[in-house]
Amino acid sequence: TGLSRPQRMLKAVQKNATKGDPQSVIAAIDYYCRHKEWAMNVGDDKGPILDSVVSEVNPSTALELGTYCGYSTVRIARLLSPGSKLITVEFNPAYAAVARQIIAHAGLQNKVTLVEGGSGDLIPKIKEQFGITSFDFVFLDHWKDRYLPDIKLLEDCGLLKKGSVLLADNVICPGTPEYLEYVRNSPRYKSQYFQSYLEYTKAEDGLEKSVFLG
Ligand SMILES: C[S@@+](CC[C@H](N)C(=O)[O-])C[C@H]1O[C@@H](n2cnc3c(N)ncnc32)[C@H](O)[C@@H]1O
Ligand SMILES: O=C(c1ccccc1)c1ccc(O)c(O)c1[N+](=O)[O-]
Ligand SMILES: [Mg+2]
Repeated sequence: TGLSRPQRMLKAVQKNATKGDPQSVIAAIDYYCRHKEWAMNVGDDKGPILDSVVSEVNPSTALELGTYCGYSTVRIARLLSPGSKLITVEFNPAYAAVARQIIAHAGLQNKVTLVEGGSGDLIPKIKEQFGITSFDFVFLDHWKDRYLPDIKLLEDCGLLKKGSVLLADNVICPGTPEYLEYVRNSPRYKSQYFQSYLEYTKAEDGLEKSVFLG
Protein backbone atom coordinates (compact mmCIF):
# COMPACT_ATOMS: atom_id res chain seq x y z
CA THR A 1 0.00 0.00 0.00
CA GLY A 2 2.98 2.30 -0.10
CA LEU A 3 3.71 5.30 2.06
CA SER A 4 1.39 6.89 4.61
CA ARG A 5 0.37 10.54 4.40
CA PRO A 6 2.87 11.51 7.13
CA GLN A 7 5.61 9.59 5.27
CA ARG A 8 4.72 11.41 2.04
CA MET A 9 4.92 14.70 3.97
CA LEU A 10 8.36 13.72 5.32
CA LYS A 11 9.56 12.99 1.77
CA ALA A 12 8.38 16.42 0.64
CA VAL A 13 10.35 18.00 3.51
CA GLN A 14 13.51 15.98 2.74
CA LYS A 15 13.22 16.94 -0.95
CA ASN A 16 12.27 20.62 -0.65
CA ALA A 17 13.51 21.95 2.70
CA THR A 18 17.05 22.94 3.68
CA LYS A 19 18.50 20.99 6.61
CA GLY A 20 18.78 23.22 9.70
CA ASP A 21 16.35 25.81 8.28
CA PRO A 22 13.02 25.69 10.19
CA GLN A 23 11.34 28.26 7.93
CA SER A 24 12.01 26.11 4.85
CA VAL A 25 10.57 23.05 6.64
CA ILE A 26 7.41 25.02 7.51
CA ALA A 27 7.13 26.32 3.92
CA ALA A 28 7.64 22.84 2.42
CA ILE A 29 4.88 21.33 4.58
CA ASP A 30 2.46 24.20 3.91
CA TYR A 31 3.09 23.98 0.14
CA TYR A 32 2.57 20.20 0.20
CA CYS A 33 -0.64 20.37 2.28
CA ARG A 34 -2.12 23.26 0.29
CA HIS A 35 -1.31 21.94 -3.20
CA LYS A 36 -0.93 18.14 -2.89
CA GLU A 37 -2.89 16.73 0.05
CA TRP A 38 -4.56 18.24 3.10
CA ALA A 39 -3.22 17.34 6.53
CA MET A 40 -4.20 18.42 10.04
CA ASN A 41 -1.24 20.75 10.77
CA VAL A 42 -2.17 24.06 12.42
CA GLY A 43 -1.12 25.54 9.06
CA ASP A 44 -0.17 28.93 7.61
CA ASP A 45 -3.35 30.88 8.50
CA LYS A 46 -3.40 30.01 12.23
CA GLY A 47 0.40 29.50 12.36
CA PRO A 48 1.27 33.22 12.55
CA ILE A 49 -1.19 33.63 15.44
CA LEU A 50 0.56 30.73 17.24
CA ASP A 51 3.90 32.40 16.49
CA SER A 52 2.78 35.74 17.91
CA VAL A 53 1.52 34.22 21.16
CA VAL A 54 4.71 32.12 21.59
CA SER A 55 6.88 35.19 20.93
CA GLU A 56 4.84 37.28 23.40
CA VAL A 57 5.08 34.62 26.14
CA ASN A 58 8.71 33.69 25.32
CA PRO A 59 8.29 30.51 27.40
CA SER A 60 11.13 28.82 29.28
CA THR A 61 8.97 25.70 29.52
CA ALA A 62 6.37 24.78 26.87
CA LEU A 63 4.08 21.78 26.38
CA GLU A 64 2.40 20.65 23.15
CA LEU A 65 -0.41 18.10 23.26
CA GLY A 66 -0.58 16.37 19.87
CA THR A 67 2.60 16.30 17.74
CA TYR A 68 1.41 14.52 14.56
CA CYS A 69 4.25 15.26 12.05
CA GLY A 70 5.89 18.01 14.08
CA TYR A 71 4.78 21.03 12.04
CA SER A 72 3.62 23.10 15.01
CA THR A 73 6.50 21.68 17.07
CA VAL A 74 8.89 23.30 14.57
CA ARG A 75 6.85 26.54 14.58
CA ILE A 76 7.08 26.77 18.37
CA ALA A 77 10.65 25.48 18.86
CA ARG A 78 12.16 27.86 16.27
CA LEU A 79 10.98 30.80 18.42
CA LEU A 80 12.29 29.54 21.79
CA SER A 81 15.17 31.35 23.53
CA PRO A 82 18.37 29.37 24.21
CA GLY A 83 17.94 27.02 27.17
CA SER A 84 14.13 26.86 26.83
CA LYS A 85 12.46 23.47 26.41
CA LEU A 86 9.42 22.20 24.51
CA ILE A 87 7.86 18.88 25.50
CA THR A 88 5.56 17.46 22.83
CA VAL A 89 3.29 14.44 23.37
CA GLU A 90 2.15 11.96 20.68
CA PHE A 91 0.56 8.58 21.26
CA ASN A 92 0.73 7.28 17.67
CA PRO A 93 4.20 5.71 17.21
CA ALA A 94 4.12 6.00 13.39
CA TYR A 95 3.36 9.74 13.64
CA ALA A 96 6.05 10.18 16.32
CA ALA A 97 8.64 8.49 14.08
CA VAL A 98 7.91 10.94 11.24
CA ALA A 99 7.87 13.91 13.62
CA ARG A 100 11.31 13.07 15.00
CA GLN A 101 12.74 13.18 11.48
CA ILE A 102 10.99 16.44 10.57
CA ILE A 103 12.11 18.08 13.84
CA ALA A 104 15.67 16.86 13.15
CA HIS A 105 15.55 18.16 9.56
CA ALA A 106 14.76 21.59 11.04
CA GLY A 107 17.75 21.21 13.40
CA LEU A 108 15.55 21.70 16.47
CA GLN A 109 16.02 18.32 18.19
CA ASN A 110 18.00 19.89 21.06
CA LYS A 111 15.07 22.17 22.00
CA VAL A 112 12.39 19.48 21.78
CA THR A 113 11.60 16.40 23.83
CA LEU A 114 9.08 14.20 22.01
CA VAL A 115 7.36 11.82 24.42
CA GLU A 116 5.46 8.85 22.96
CA GLY A 117 2.36 8.16 24.97
CA GLY A 118 -1.06 9.44 26.00
CA SER A 119 -1.33 12.93 27.48
CA GLY A 120 -3.44 11.59 30.36
CA ASP A 121 -0.70 9.15 31.34
CA LEU A 122 2.19 11.56 30.80
CA ILE A 123 0.98 14.75 32.53
CA PRO A 124 1.05 13.27 36.06
CA LYS A 125 4.66 12.11 35.48
CA ILE A 126 6.08 15.34 34.07
CA LYS A 127 7.34 16.81 37.35
CA GLU A 128 9.30 13.70 38.36
CA GLN A 129 10.51 12.77 34.84
CA PHE A 130 11.51 16.22 33.59
CA GLY A 131 12.00 18.28 36.75
CA ILE A 132 9.51 20.84 35.45
CA THR A 133 7.49 22.66 38.13
CA SER A 134 5.15 24.54 35.76
CA PHE A 135 4.55 25.40 32.09
CA ASP A 136 4.67 28.97 30.80
CA PHE A 137 2.87 27.91 27.60
CA VAL A 138 0.65 24.98 26.54
CA PHE A 139 -0.54 24.35 22.95
CA LEU A 140 -3.61 22.10 22.84
CA ASP A 141 -4.07 20.36 19.50
CA HIS A 142 -4.83 16.70 20.24
CA TRP A 143 -8.22 14.95 20.12
CA LYS A 144 -10.75 17.63 20.97
CA ASP A 145 -12.55 15.73 23.74
CA ARG A 146 -9.25 15.62 25.65
CA TYR A 147 -8.76 19.39 25.94
CA LEU A 148 -10.91 19.88 29.04
CA PRO A 149 -9.83 16.78 31.01
CA ASP A 150 -6.19 17.54 30.27
CA ILE A 151 -6.23 21.14 31.47
CA LYS A 152 -8.02 20.01 34.63
CA LEU A 153 -5.22 17.45 35.02
CA LEU A 154 -2.59 20.17 34.50
CA GLU A 155 -4.33 22.25 37.20
CA ASP A 156 -4.54 19.31 39.60
CA CYS A 157 -0.87 18.39 39.05
CA GLY A 158 0.15 21.97 39.86
CA LEU A 159 1.69 22.41 36.41
CA LEU A 160 0.05 25.80 35.78
CA LYS A 161 1.05 28.99 37.55
CA LYS A 162 -0.34 32.56 37.56
CA GLY A 163 0.25 33.82 34.01
CA SER A 164 0.55 30.41 32.30
CA VAL A 165 -0.87 30.73 28.78
CA LEU A 166 -2.99 28.02 27.13
CA LEU A 167 -3.53 28.23 23.36
CA ALA A 168 -6.13 25.83 21.93
CA ASP A 169 -6.49 24.97 18.24
CA ASN A 170 -9.81 24.11 16.51
CA VAL A 171 -12.17 25.72 18.97
CA ILE A 172 -14.66 26.21 16.07
CA CYS A 173 -13.76 23.42 13.61
CA PRO A 174 -13.95 20.57 14.55
CA GLY A 175 -14.89 22.45 17.75
CA THR A 176 -14.28 22.05 21.47
CA PRO A 177 -17.56 23.24 23.09
CA GLU A 178 -17.03 21.91 26.62
CA TYR A 179 -13.48 23.31 26.76
CA LEU A 180 -14.60 26.73 25.48
CA GLU A 181 -17.46 26.89 27.98
CA TYR A 182 -15.05 26.09 30.81
CA VAL A 183 -12.25 28.55 30.03
CA ARG A 184 -14.68 31.34 29.08
CA ASN A 185 -16.75 31.02 32.28
CA SER A 186 -14.17 29.96 34.84
CA PRO A 187 -12.95 32.74 37.18
CA ARG A 188 -9.52 31.09 36.96
CA TYR A 189 -9.00 32.03 33.29
CA LYS A 190 -8.99 35.15 31.14
CA SER A 191 -9.87 34.02 27.58
CA GLN A 192 -9.60 35.61 24.15
CA TYR A 193 -10.64 34.25 20.73
CA PHE A 194 -8.49 34.73 17.61
CA GLN A 195 -10.61 34.15 14.49
CA SER A 196 -8.92 32.44 11.55
CA TYR A 197 -9.46 29.54 9.13
CA LEU A 198 -9.27 25.77 9.29
CA GLU A 199 -5.84 24.89 7.87
CA TYR A 200 -5.58 25.09 4.06
CA THR A 201 -9.35 25.78 3.70
CA LYS A 202 -11.87 28.65 3.68
CA ALA A 203 -13.82 27.24 6.62
CA GLU A 204 -13.87 29.32 9.81
CA ASP A 205 -11.78 28.16 12.71
CA GLY A 206 -9.79 29.90 15.43
CA LEU A 207 -7.51 29.72 18.43
CA GLU A 208 -8.54 30.41 22.04
CA LYS A 209 -5.88 31.99 24.26
CA SER A 210 -6.55 31.50 27.97
CA VAL A 211 -4.36 32.97 30.72
CA PHE A 212 -4.41 31.06 34.03
CA LEU A 213 -5.05 33.55 36.86
CA GLY A 214 -3.84 31.27 39.67
C1 LIG B 1 -4.16 17.55 14.84
S1 LIG B 1 -2.89 16.42 15.11
C2 LIG B 1 -1.56 17.49 15.77
C3 LIG B 1 -1.12 18.51 14.77
C4 LIG B 1 0.12 19.32 15.21
N1 LIG B 1 -0.08 19.97 16.52
C5 LIG B 1 0.45 20.39 14.17
O1 LIG B 1 -0.22 21.44 14.19
O2 LIG B 1 1.34 20.15 13.34
C6 LIG B 1 -3.45 15.62 16.59
C7 LIG B 1 -2.47 14.59 17.11
O3 LIG B 1 -2.71 14.31 18.48
C8 LIG B 1 -2.50 12.92 18.71
N2 LIG B 1 -3.28 12.63 19.94
C9 LIG B 1 -4.62 12.66 20.07
N3 LIG B 1 -4.96 12.45 21.35
C10 LIG B 1 -3.80 12.29 22.06
C11 LIG B 1 -3.50 12.05 23.42
N4 LIG B 1 -4.46 11.94 24.32
N5 LIG B 1 -2.19 11.94 23.78
C12 LIG B 1 -1.21 12.06 22.86
N6 LIG B 1 -1.42 12.29 21.54
C13 LIG B 1 -2.72 12.40 21.15
C14 LIG B 1 -2.96 12.24 17.45
O4 LIG B 1 -2.36 10.97 17.29
C15 LIG B 1 -2.52 13.23 16.37
O5 LIG B 1 -1.23 12.95 15.87
O1 LIG C 1 -10.22 16.12 14.26
C1 LIG C 1 -9.73 16.47 13.19
C2 LIG C 1 -10.09 15.77 11.96
C3 LIG C 1 -11.37 15.24 11.86
C4 LIG C 1 -11.73 14.57 10.72
C5 LIG C 1 -10.82 14.39 9.68
C6 LIG C 1 -9.55 14.92 9.80
C7 LIG C 1 -9.17 15.61 10.95
C8 LIG C 1 -8.82 17.67 13.14
C9 LIG C 1 -9.04 18.65 12.16
C10 LIG C 1 -8.26 19.80 12.16
C11 LIG C 1 -7.30 19.98 13.16
O2 LIG C 1 -6.53 21.12 13.20
C12 LIG C 1 -7.09 19.02 14.15
O3 LIG C 1 -6.18 19.30 15.12
C13 LIG C 1 -7.83 17.82 14.12
N1 LIG C 1 -7.53 16.74 15.05
O4 LIG C 1 -7.67 15.57 14.63
O5 LIG C 1 -7.07 16.98 16.15
MG1 LIG D 1 -5.53 21.30 15.06
